[in-house]
Amino acid sequence: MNIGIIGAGAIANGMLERINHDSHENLKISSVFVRNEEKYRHLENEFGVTLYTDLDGFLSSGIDIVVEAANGEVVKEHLPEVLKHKDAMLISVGALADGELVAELMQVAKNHNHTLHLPSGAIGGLDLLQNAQSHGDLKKVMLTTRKPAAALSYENLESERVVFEGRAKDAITLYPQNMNVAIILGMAGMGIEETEVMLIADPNIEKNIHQIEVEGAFGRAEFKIENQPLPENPKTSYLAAISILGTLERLNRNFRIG
Ligand SMILES: NC(=O)C1=CN([C@@H]2O[C@H](COP(=O)(O)OP(=O)(O)OC[C@H]3O[C@@H](n4cnc5c(N)ncnc54)[C@H](OP(=O)(O)O)[C@@H]3O)[C@@H](O)[C@H]2O)C=CC1
Ligand SMILES: O=C([O-])CC(=O)C(=O)O
Repeated sequence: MNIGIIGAGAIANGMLERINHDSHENLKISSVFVRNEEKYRHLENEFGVTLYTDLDGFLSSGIDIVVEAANGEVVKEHLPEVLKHKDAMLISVGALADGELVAELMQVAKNHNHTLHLPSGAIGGLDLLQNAQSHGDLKKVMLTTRKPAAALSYENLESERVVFEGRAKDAITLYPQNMNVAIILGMAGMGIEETEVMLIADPNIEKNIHQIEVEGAFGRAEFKIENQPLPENPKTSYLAAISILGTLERLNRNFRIG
């Protein structure tokens, strides 16, 4: 499968390493859409990709699917056009806190018979959440995220501090680069208005830790994910990058788990 990526930062680099550098048997990244060609020119030699700054050229470059790994603004600006031409996968799911954008993307995908894939990013357990909500009887979903203080721009904290407590919908507005997980959790479960979030800046940790508590008619569940950050961008967890890889690998299987 030929992949086109939008963005060339920490997640895109993680994918280029694991797919192109390590010569994945079924996947190849052939095209990368950037806004600054000179900054990323080195990727052409390093990973054998072609850079594009015009969306039309990128979309007609022989790719089978587009992976967004840039930011929420890019999702708003480019995904409606992308979905007219290709299936797509996006990791900046925080953009989907905007209900009008979701409605637009769903309509375009339906009209053009394309699929929008949303990997689980830096968390897990979304199969359980969707199953528990299939009959509409989830009662509570709570996310507690703990990140290194510096990753949340609290450089001089001496002890941990709760920097946000409230709804997923508001968490992503205040922390667009750190709370994508809250939005995918909301979408999989009770919705972004009902999903509770606490964000803690902790000067004594190096990992990005997400704890999820779920209660419903099924019983209760708890997950804790202790994520290694990506060196290029410590706000972002390694799992977020490989959640795209895992989702891509599962696309062409004839059986589905979960
Ligand atoms: N769903 C989840 O669980 C998670 C989601 N994320 C989200 O994933 C996204 C990518 O993260 P990460 O790789 O760490 O981010 P980085 O900041 O490392 O990289 C972002 C890249 O996007 C590029 N970019 C920005 N604007 C545009 C544009 N208009 N056109 C083309 N490229 C553009 C940047 O280019 P330039 O150098 O020109 O600025 C840069 O190459 C972020 O939105 C992040 O919040 C992150 C972690 C977990
Ligand atoms: O990578 C992570 O651990 C989570 C993150 O930044 C996000 O959800 O935006």
